Amino acid sequence: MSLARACACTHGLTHMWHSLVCSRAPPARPPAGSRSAPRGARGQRRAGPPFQFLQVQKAGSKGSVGLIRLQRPQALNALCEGLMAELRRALDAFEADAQVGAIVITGSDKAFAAGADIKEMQGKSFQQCYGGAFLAGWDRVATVRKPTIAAVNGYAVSVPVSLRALCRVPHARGRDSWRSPPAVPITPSPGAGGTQRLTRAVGKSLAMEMVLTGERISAAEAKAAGLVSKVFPVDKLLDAAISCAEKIASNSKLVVAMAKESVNAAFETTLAEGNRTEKRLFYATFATDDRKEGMTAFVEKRKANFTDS
Ligand SMILES: CC/C=C/CC(=O)SCCNC(=O)CCNC(=O)[C@H](O)C(C)(C)COP(=O)(O)OP(=O)(O)OC[C@H]1O[C@@H](n2cnc3c(N)ncnc32)[C@H](O)[C@@H]1OP(=O)(O)O
Repeated sequence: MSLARACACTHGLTHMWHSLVCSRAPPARPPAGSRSAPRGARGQRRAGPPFQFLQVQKAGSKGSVGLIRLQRPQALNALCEGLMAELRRALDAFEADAQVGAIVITGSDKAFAAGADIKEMQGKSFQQCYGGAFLAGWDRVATVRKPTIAAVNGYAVSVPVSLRALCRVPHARGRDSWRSPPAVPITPSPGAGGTQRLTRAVGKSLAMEMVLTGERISAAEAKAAGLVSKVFPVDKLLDAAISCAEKIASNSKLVVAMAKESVNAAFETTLAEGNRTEKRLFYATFATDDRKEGMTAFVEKRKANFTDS
């Protein structure tokens, strides 16, 4: 089966990215901490105990990119509670790290993620879902203030499609790995924002078809529908996502966060409310040193030196 690889990033992504397409089998990726770890990697970053389901490290020539790789190969990165808890912990750590200006989330060569963990959900009762606040905290990706890029390699089923929609700038690779929440075959209704975020991202017609049939779409279709911003050849995907993240990280982190918030307002509020949010944030940039530095640097025809203040 051909695989699609995509990457999503945010200058805004609930959201994250841009995309290219490839159709050949992906090369194996080196294990965490190996010498041939992703370009510019600066070693594992751990806040608390070691990660079981993730590789977490800094990447980019200046270590300004937080790189999170989902790593649960035996279940094609299905999103079990343990993985999601680790993802929140990794995101919290990068959010608090002043060196990190953008975050890339990627998967393995075969799968970005195969959706929520069906085996974990299979025996759950209503009481356990409601009483145990199942899915609480799953929207952490959407609430991260730093731009997030989803480098989607391999299968992206259900929740990961929503996850991508959360990471505004998707980059994709491959031919046919995007699949909507399989509402009909497996669950009565996608439950982690799949019907909402997907619909806002690609429109009602395609979202309805994807949700009701559970059929996959290709990376090229995902790009045409606006689900990803770029599609890359297999061997270029991660470097492209990291480069995009580095570029974002080289800007004022303060102003980038405001820009992301402003774009997200277009996704989550009315036009009038979004315009008000944009205006307030635009005015607020005039209180920052980085706004002054950026405009002064332009007038003086030199490179801006942002201080994130
Ligand atoms: C939280 C609220 C939202 C809910 C909506 C959802 O997200 S429901 C889950 C949606 N996901 C799916 O429907 C995908 C299910 N998986 C597949 O259809 C296939 O695995 C695949 C992605 C098409 C890949 O097929 P392939 O033949 O290549 O691999 P296998 O099927 O053999 O899978 C390998 C092992 O991975 C396990 N696995 C795959 N997906 C999940 C999953 N979502 N949850 C739990 N486990 C999963 C699979 O069971 C295999 O493990 P074994 O131990 O070998 O059985």
